[in-house]
Amino acid sequence: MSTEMRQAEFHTQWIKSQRAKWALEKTIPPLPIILPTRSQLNATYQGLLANNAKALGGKLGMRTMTMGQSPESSHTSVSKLQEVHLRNLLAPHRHKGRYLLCRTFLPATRMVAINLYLEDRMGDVITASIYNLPGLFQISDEAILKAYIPEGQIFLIREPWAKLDGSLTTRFLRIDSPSDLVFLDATDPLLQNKSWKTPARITRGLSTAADDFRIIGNNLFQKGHFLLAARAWSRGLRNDPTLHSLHLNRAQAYIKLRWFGAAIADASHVLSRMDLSPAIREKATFRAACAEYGRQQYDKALARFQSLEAGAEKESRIAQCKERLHEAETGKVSMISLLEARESLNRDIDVADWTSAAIRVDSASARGGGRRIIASRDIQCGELLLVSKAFAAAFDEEMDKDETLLVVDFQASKMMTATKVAVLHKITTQLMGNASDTDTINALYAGPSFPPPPNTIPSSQEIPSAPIEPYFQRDIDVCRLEQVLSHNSFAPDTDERNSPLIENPFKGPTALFVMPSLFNHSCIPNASWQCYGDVMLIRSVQAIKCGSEVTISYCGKDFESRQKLFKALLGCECDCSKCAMERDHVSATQNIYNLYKENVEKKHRRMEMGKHSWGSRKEVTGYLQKIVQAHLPLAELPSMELYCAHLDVMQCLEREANVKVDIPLLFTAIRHGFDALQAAGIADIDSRTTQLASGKTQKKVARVLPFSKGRLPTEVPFRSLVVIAIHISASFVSVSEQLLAERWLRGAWWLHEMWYGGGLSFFNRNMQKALQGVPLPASVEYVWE
Ligand SMILES: C[S@@+](CC[C@H](N)C(=O)[O-])C[C@H]1O[C@@H](n2cnc3c(N)ncnc32)[C@H](O)[C@@H]1O
Repeated sequence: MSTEMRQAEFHTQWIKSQRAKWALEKTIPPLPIILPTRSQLNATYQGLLANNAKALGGKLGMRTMTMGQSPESSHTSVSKLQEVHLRNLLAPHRHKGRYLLCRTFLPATRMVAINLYLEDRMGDVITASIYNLPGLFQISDEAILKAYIPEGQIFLIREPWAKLDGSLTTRFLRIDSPSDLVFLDATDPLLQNKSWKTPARITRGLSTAADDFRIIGNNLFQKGHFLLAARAWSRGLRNDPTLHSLHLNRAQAYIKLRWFGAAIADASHVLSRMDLSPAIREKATFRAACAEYGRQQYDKALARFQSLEAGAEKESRIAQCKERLHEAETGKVSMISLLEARESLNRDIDVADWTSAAIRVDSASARGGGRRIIASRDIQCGELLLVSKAFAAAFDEEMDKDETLLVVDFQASKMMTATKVAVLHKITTQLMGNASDTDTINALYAGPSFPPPPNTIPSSQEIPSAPIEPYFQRDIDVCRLEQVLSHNSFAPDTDERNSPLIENPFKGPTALFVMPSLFNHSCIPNASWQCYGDVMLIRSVQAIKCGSEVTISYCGKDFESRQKLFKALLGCECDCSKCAMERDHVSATQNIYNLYKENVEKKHRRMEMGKHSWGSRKEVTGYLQKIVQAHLPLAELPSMELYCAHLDVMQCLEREANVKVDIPLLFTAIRHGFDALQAAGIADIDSRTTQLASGKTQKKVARVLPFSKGRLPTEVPFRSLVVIAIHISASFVSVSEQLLAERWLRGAWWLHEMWYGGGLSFFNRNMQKALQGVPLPASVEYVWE
């Protein structure tokens, strides 16, 4: 059992006990709150600091985070709320219609949530845990935490939720939604005539000069703390609204935060002034152009870049805009550029969104949110249907290396990938600066406990009518966001989702896309998706008739991961024909899957011992026989398990044949390649292994694919299908069957072109590893019939 598995086991038990405590808390009647004393909180604070420093050697170590406990958010505006003091709170209870005024009297600390130590106007104290505060995800720098939440910072907490902790002894406030925590300045009108029992003991020592804030902001920006930098510059602007440079600096921070509309508002505000120096005008135009580019308004960005004074950057930016405009118009993306970006570990891919005119959103009477994607004309196999950049995405390498973040899904009682929390955090940050995006995200399906979403998706990244400060303009509903993520997020793995061999189910990227979220699921879909960084491409895998639904697969191909998906996501049985057939043959399906799983474990063990995963000839053929036998009742269905078993035999025999120069054995290997392709669902395979024609006819026959151009199998790892065709071609080269070698090379090309696109150059680049040292027929034209 791996460390992660052991942790998972531990956490399953832990979740159970936590669930029991949450359930118990719900049965406790709300009673007047027992508040801690200042010295108790001081001791808690000191203890936490010491604990952090000692147990973790200065590093953050392991943290556990939960999702799916129905987090709470306030939906009532402050003007409609009335003040409540700590001493009047009940616990456990959410105080609807109330707000609490408080301020910090100790520095904030972080466990998973940010812990605040608060005193209210009566001088009473309590701790509060706040989740999803933008800019503070996995923050370990105390100075930054202090800059974000200085001692003495005044807050208004909307509809405070007093809870009991896990031991049911300590009372604290829990704030799930960051828009429920309102940052107030001492000058805020709400604080007029409001006295505090204890004097404000901390003076922040900050100058009020706008220029000082400029310098503070610059430092924070340089360290990558864009939100804090924007806050510093905002404070400077409050002191001197005429400082254009602060607006432009803030626009740059907003661009980094992907708050493009807000950045344009700042730049436009500057550009609207009559008294601008040419340098400031130039800078403002540049900022506005970059922000237009960020929100994919490439024509507007182009016009702005073109209006700049000549310069090297001007030309390169113009060229970029033109490239994006071409992509946005035609959907023609450079597959090689996408692959190179992926290989360079660039996750933030620069490519224009594009939706083919061949698809459109349609309403559906069933299936969750009630929308679906349909073909608006006949679609051919291998057509690119969609290019879509993620609304938000998080990858493992972005996570803090010094901290193991274990995330448990409270609802499903299982571990989940930590990047899911990171994405939730990114979404809240994005919504903070792009209030209009809330409508976009709210239009995604959020499960049966929320009203059905509208039929259309409102566009995002609107430009505010005036510059905005970096605080929430609209409420965040974290509960809804969690549900949206649960029902719509993808794991943007490099190739298509294929999880049976994934070793660590708690790692892996998470992304939320908008348009791809409208595709419904099928276990035998007619379209497939692939990701390059944070960009998803969707292609058809078969001809689709006008008016038919276009579906993708949400999950891995194996039985178990599909069953998990249905339970967790669809909430019902999948209605595809594959599932129907499997339901009719439950024991055969389970039997095959058990054999497969056992074999995967054996493969892992062999690999750990530095051997070939497939094992000896006896082992592979023995396993194949068992799978063939088990698969008989399901013979009509494509089978990943049967495919993999044939592939293993092929690899094993091919290797042996090449070492021994054993031609008959090589032919047997080739036949297993044919069988593998057939098991995957490729039809009408020409399984001859000797020359078919000679002379003039040869050239013509060699152009004909060695199988029929039907549906591309989505039930197996597709890349390996292409590799099989390449290996069959190479085997025919080694036995001098030129014509067959050409046909199978074309077979590999066709499969690759339909699935990945990008032509021959992309085939060579994308399959580079598989092609290394493999003898393929030369001078073959990249055409097929
Ligand atoms: C990503 S959304 C798909 C689009 C959704 N229909 C909408 O209108 O937003 C996923 C949800 O659609 C529904 N769904 C998708 N495919 C389904 C299927 N094959 N069977 C049943 N429900 C499905 C489930 O409710 C699932 O949680």
